[in-house]
Amino acid sequence: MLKVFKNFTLKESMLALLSVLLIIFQVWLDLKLPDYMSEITLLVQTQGSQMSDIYAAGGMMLLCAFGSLLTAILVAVIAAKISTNFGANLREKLFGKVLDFSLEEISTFSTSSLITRSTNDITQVQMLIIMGLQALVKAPILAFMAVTKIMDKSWQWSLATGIAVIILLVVVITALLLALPKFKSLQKLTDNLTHVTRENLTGLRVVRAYNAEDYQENKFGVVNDILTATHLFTSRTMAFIMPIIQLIMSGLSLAIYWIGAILINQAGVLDRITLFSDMIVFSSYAMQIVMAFMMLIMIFIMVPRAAVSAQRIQEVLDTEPTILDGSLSDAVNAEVGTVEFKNVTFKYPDAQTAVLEDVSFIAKPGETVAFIGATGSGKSTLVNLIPRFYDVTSGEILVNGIDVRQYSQENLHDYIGYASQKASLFEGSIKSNVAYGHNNRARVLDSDIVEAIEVAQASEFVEKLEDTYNAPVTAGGTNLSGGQKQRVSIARAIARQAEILIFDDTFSALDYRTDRQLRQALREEAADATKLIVAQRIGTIKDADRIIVLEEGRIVGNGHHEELMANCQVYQEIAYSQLSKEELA
Ligand SMILES: Nc1ncnc2c1ncn2[C@@H]1O[C@H](COP(=O)(O)OP(=O)(O)OP(=O)(O)O)[C@@H](O)[C@H]1O
Repeated sequence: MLKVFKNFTLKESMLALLSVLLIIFQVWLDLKLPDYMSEITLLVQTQGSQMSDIYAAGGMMLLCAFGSLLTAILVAVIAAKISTNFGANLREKLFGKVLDFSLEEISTFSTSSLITRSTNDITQVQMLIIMGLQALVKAPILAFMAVTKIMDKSWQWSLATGIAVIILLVVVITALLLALPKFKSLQKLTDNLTHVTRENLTGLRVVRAYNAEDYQENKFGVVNDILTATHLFTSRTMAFIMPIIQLIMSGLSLAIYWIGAILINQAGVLDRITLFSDMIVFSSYAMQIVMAFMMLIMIFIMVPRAAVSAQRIQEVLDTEPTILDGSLSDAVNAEVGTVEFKNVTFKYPDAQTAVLEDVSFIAKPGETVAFIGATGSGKSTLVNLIPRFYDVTSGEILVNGIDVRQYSQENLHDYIGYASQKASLFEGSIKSNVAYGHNNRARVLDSDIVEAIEVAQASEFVEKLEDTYNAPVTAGGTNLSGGQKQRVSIARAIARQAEILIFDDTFSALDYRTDRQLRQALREEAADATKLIVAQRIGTIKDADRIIVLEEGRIVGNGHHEELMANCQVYQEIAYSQLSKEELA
């Protein structure tokens, strides 16, 4: 857990030190109170005492109490500042780290867990800092200073206090041992809750359409019940502790007064006043000691959960991305835009078998290379290896004649315009989505945006929107239709003016006419780019310079439409299943 606190900045560490000093001062002030109380008790019982002396001692008591209050407020403010800043920094670090992760790390942690780790887990650590700075530091100082104050008083009182503390410890340790495993499991259970909630919200339409509300509710109910039961168990255990602590405190007061009464009875007349004032002072100190232990207990309740949270945060921070940057930037060893696969075999990290096997081909600048094959044959996987969403298991992929692993990722991505199978849009406007990101070589101008939208056959619908190019887009593009989203995502790839354009099954969401027009526009406007197109429809790729047919991760056909119709059985089957012989002729 302590490792996560290494993320404290120097300023936060200095503030923490300041709050420790303030706490020592506050404890000193708190422990001065019983001294003045004892003085007043003595003054009251001593004949001939001056009223002004009592006022003076009372005034000092007030000052101490006021000083303690001010210091406590100051410490609370500092603790809040430290914990808030620390939380903000940690969230930023975590966010930055997750951005560097490849898809492998993200699936190892799971998206839901990464969300909980960046939110709830950080809150747990923040709470520990707030409470810890106030109570964790204060309690031992308070206990130590109070114990030194009462050491030279009667051993009977000390014994009573010692026994009370021992009973307190036994009760608390037993309760903690019972509740600890539950406290530790709370974060994992919160992960599960986020996971089910997220799944439900993202799939809401399907849930509704299939009348699966009850099923989802049950699924949610199960994880929610487990979390509730765990919370209840820990809260009940703690609820049981509090009255016991109260009982111990009251019992200790009673014991101190009882012992005091016996001692006073046995003492001579002169000693009685001293004993009486000692008793008052001792009971105050004893209460402070018990209070200190109570504070520690509160912290001990929070520590296990926060420790698990800190460990979960640190786990993310310690994870090194598997996809690392190469040292080359802007290096070129062949015609810019050339993409070459050399005996590429790829296996997903958690899978047993390879999804792509011994794949080799070359795509030259200006060429359109299409990939077709049955569902699950590995088309998306293949194109996703080019921007290094994953690294090949064996073989190599060359971009501009250089292994993609040698480039810095930023530099590699500068060459690529990518439209994913499932269009991902971001909150903003049509314009901000098309001009999204940057590649160091082309600044996307307004005219480029308009042109890219036109090539993507999106002008018609965009110009009909109230704010046209500035029309708002909600997170995930939920205010656009599937086809509209896909066209905006195609426009985004085109606006990048990259040398390599990758369309991962992006044309399937378009109607046949738009599909044809788009391909025509792309041929004209992006004539020099290498176009890699994953497609389901023969119509989409019929005109491609080269079509690569995949079956179970292997290339079973490589050529243009006519060649494949003549010699590739898999291609023929796909073609005949989609088009009539006349259309194919
Ligand atoms: N993240 C992943 N982890 C493990 N296996 C995966 C992952 N993504 C895809 N696969 C597997 O890899 C194989 C190829 O998937 P891929 O998405 O590349 O196929 P595809 O040809 O694009 O299919 P489709 O036409 O349906 O999009 C499938 O068997 C799939 O189950």
